[in-house]
This record gives sequence, C-alpha cells and structure tokens, in this order.
Amino acid sequence: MPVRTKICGVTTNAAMDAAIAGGAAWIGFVFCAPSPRNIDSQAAAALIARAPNHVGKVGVFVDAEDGAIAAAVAAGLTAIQLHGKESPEQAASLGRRYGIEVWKAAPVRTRDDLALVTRYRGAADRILYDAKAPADAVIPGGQGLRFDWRLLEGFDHPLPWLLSGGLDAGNLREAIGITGAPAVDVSSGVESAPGIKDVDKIAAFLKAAAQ
Ligand SMILES: O=C(O)c1ccccc1NCC(=O)[C@H](O)[C@H](O)COP(=O)(O)O
Repeated sequence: MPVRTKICGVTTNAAMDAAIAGGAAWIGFVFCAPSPRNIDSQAAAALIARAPNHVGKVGVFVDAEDGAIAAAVAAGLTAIQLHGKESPEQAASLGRRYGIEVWKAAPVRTRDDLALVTRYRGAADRILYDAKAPADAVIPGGQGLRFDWRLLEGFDHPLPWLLSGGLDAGNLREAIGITGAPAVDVSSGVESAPGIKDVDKIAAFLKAAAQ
C-alpha cells in the first residue's frame, strides 16, 4: 500500500524538484545551526516557491526561539516539526499562534519512550517517531539511526504519525511491513554524504514508498 512520504533536510533546487517529481507529500527544511542541512528563511522561501500547494512544507526546529520560528513560518511553511524538548503546552501554543500543523518528534530507544507521545494528544497534530540520538550527539535527528521497529507493533497511536530514523529505499518496505506506518520520513538515506541530497536516492525511496 502506498505511504505518504517526507523528504527532510532539502537545501537545493535539484533535491526539491526530485522530491516533488517523485510524489513526496511533504518536504522538510531544517532550521538548526549545527546541522549540515541548516537553511535560513530566505533560502527556504526560494525553495518553497518551487513547490505546488499540495506538497506540505515542514520546518524542523530544536528548542528554537520564537523569532526564528516566526521568520521561517513567514517563508511559507505549512507545518512546524519540533525536534527538541518542547512541551505539549508549547506545541499547542505554536499551533494556535500560526494556525498550521505542529508535529512532535518522539525519540525512541525503548518501549518506555513511547509513553511520551500520549502527552501530545490534543496539543500536536502528528507524531514523528525517530531513533533516539546518542547523549553526546550535536543534533537530535538526521543521524541515519534506526530504532527497533517492533516496538511499534500493536501500539495504540494517539495521533496521526510518521516513521523515521535510518530509513532508505532498501529497508523501507520491511519497516512499513513491521510497523504499519502510514507515512515515512527520510534524510540520510537519500544522501551521498551528510547534508548532500542525491536525486537518484530520492527517486528510489519515493518509488519504494509508492509500491
Ligand atoms: O536532519 C537534521 O539535520 C536534523 C537536525 C536537527 C533536528 C532534526 C533533524 N532532522 C529531522 C528529521 O525529520 C529527519 O528526517 C529524521 O531525524 C530522520 O533522519 P535520518 O535517520 O537521517 O533519515
């Protein structure tokens, strides 16, 4: 069954166009200085202008200041993805302020980590399950790390959700088969090096998702 896809960490016209041509439902832009995929609002606005309305534009933030989020939303975002320690109250407040979807990333290593997500019911619009980064990691996402997908088997999801963390064209169908993911997110798995998107890998990932 086809799943919806998000290609995250796009910084170039070529990657943007490949994601759109391949049928991505969402394209992600990372507003986080230490990331190799960091982008500023002006550059994001230029990329967003290339995308049709039906493609969602998701800004990724890590405990960001209000001003940074406001500038990025003004560039044309349709969703805010919170990838830090943002509380349910902060998520709800951002949704009210900007009137766009708010997604919360849930870092997963063990089954106990899943307990976090129920707190965001009524506060966020979607949950993005991602592998928990090592404690000394500089960035909390985009690391190409997987978690044990079997943790999601039979889990009662409180919100619409995406699976992410270490996905690529080769493991995507297995991941979907185990988790039943209705939507998936990828960054490293469609890159040739950290922050360098590969248009052929984007096309292969989106093709695998459409099977
Ligand atoms: O991608 C980044 O550089 C990043 C930096 C800081 C916070 C979040 C980040 N990425 C968020 C994403 O949605 C990634 O697509 C997700 O973590 C999966 O990444 P990967 O395992 O590399 O496919």
